[in-house]
Amino acid sequence: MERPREALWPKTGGTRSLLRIEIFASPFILLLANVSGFHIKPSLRSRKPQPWESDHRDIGVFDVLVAFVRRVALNLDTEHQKQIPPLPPKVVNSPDFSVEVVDGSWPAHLIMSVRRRLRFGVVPLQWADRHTGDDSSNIPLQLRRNDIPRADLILQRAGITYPKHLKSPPTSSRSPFILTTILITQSEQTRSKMTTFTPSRPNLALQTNPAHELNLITDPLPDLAPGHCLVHIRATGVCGSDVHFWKHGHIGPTMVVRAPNGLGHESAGVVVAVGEGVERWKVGDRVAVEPGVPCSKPECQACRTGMYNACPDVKFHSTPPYHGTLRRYHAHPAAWLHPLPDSLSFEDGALLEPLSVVLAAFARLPPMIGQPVLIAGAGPIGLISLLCAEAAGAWPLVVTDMDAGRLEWCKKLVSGVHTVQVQKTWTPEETAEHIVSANGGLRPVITLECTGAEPSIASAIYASAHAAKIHIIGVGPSTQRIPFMHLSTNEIDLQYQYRYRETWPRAIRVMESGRLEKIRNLVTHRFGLEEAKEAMELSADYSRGGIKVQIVDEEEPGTAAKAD
Ligand SMILES: NC(=O)c1ccc[n+]([C@@H]2O[C@H](COP(=O)([O-])OP(=O)(O)OC[C@H]3O[C@@H](n4cnc5c(N)ncnc54)[C@H](O)[C@@H]3O)[C@@H](O)[C@H]2O)c1
Ligand SMILES: OC[C@H](O)C(O)[C@@H](O)CO
Repeated sequence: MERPREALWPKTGGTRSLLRIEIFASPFILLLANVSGFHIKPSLRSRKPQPWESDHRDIGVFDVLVAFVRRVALNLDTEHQKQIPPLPPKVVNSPDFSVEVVDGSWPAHLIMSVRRRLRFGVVPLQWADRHTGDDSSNIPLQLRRNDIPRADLILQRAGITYPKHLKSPPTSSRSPFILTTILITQSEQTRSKMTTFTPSRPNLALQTNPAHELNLITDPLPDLAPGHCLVHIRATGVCGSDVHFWKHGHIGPTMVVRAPNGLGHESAGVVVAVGEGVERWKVGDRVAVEPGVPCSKPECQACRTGMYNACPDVKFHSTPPYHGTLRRYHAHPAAWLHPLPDSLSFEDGALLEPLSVVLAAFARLPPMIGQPVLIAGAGPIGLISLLCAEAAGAWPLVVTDMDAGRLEWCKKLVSGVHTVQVQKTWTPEETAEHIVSANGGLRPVITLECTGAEPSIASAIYASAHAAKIHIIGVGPSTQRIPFMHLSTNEIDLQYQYRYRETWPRAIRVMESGRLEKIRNLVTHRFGLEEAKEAMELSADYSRGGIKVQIVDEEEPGTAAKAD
């Protein structure tokens, strides 16, 4: 009986090199033949070669295997190879790095995988991407051809000039398996070694849960991934959002406590161990923690355009499902730590977070010097806004709150500030009248709205001057009513804020300069880590006079932390 047979044509190249194969139709061989670049056509042994097939030759299983090894595994396809400039085996060889182009594919890939498994310092790019930032330069990478745009970015950060011809490499149309492996290896001398840390005390952490409980738990010491630092958290401020997650179980419709979740994101501390590849920090360094860790992938539009606070994959510590920093030991990517100068205490370092919130608002507001400014809400964010507005030359200043004690704080911080104690019975229009009259008849040109409460936003709108700006930092109910036609006919701009970006360096400079000296007064209460629950309870009850409540922890015995 006649067996089915196949004829193979090369997928590309001239038809004159037509090949015909007389083999049994083994699916495996057909697959190999296909990925090796042959067209497969049914053929019968009895079929006579056509005149145009005169240069045909029969090939067998061995030919397919050879073609497969040459074209797919070794990437030695001659037609294709002609288009690729020869890749030098070593393209960069600095004292710190060598960038090696390991041509070929499967064998090289295999070797790399083995090396990676054996922990010879090769990590997959996908991993490296998530941990990029300042320390990406320290991570040896294995890159595939498709990864080259990303590799370029990482190499730029590493200060390595990337060879031009690799920037737009010819893509393989033939096989998904063809890889160009580029190995970036940090030299042995400079590759930082992971350090270890043996804690002397339990890793206490404060959590809330869907039942609105507070639990001080003991967590295992976190694993220290490459590119991360283990930080002994020395000070953490309680934020309104911590209280909110505890009491209400959510902020808006998306940030919901569905499982036990660690609280706290206003933190500073000292590095007690560094993960592999961390060059920037050493044990004993004092650091402020930026709690939002964006994905940093070049394909992430928010990260690529510098608006990393909008990264959809941001891991914001303390926003579920990511645990917070209100704990003793916290592992954090090195790139998202900031140096805490000697002139700033750990408490100052923890204040950098709420200060960042306010600086992010100011970055989007016009100059304030000589402008009438309204600050709605005299919690920590409102009071820091007040200090910043004073520093920016805004005048006159009026602050609203419902709590008399909090308004007293405004007067203690800034002499001559006007305050309005809002009554629950007032309509927004009535509150607006009180704001304007407290300000000597001047309508605010800029408002920093720090309550998120609907009546407060509405009263700021009614109080505002024509073409004023109202910047809403406060968060509140998911939907709110606004006096739309009043906004429209008065050309008032409403704008909103989602956390911050690029604010820590500025916040550190401002704090160091002493221009916001009075911000330190806002820390009204301090608790030990063991008393973290009490700290939360006090924060939740305004009548107890707390403004910024911080949880502090003693120096780790035996660490090289500098004196606070
Ligand atoms: N957008 C962001 O990225 C961001 C970041 C941090 C904080 N926040 C939010 O900013 C707001 C302020 O933070 P905080 O830590 O100062 O909070 P807070 O709760 O300590 O202070 C809010 C103040 O607003 C006052 N208030 C409430 N309703 C009022 C009303 N109708 N009129 C006048 N005053 C009123 C309260 O008495 C309180 O003193 C909160 O909503 C917080 O969640 C937002
Ligand atoms: O300061 C940062 C804020 O508290 C957070 O955005 C919080 O409101 C939700 O994650």
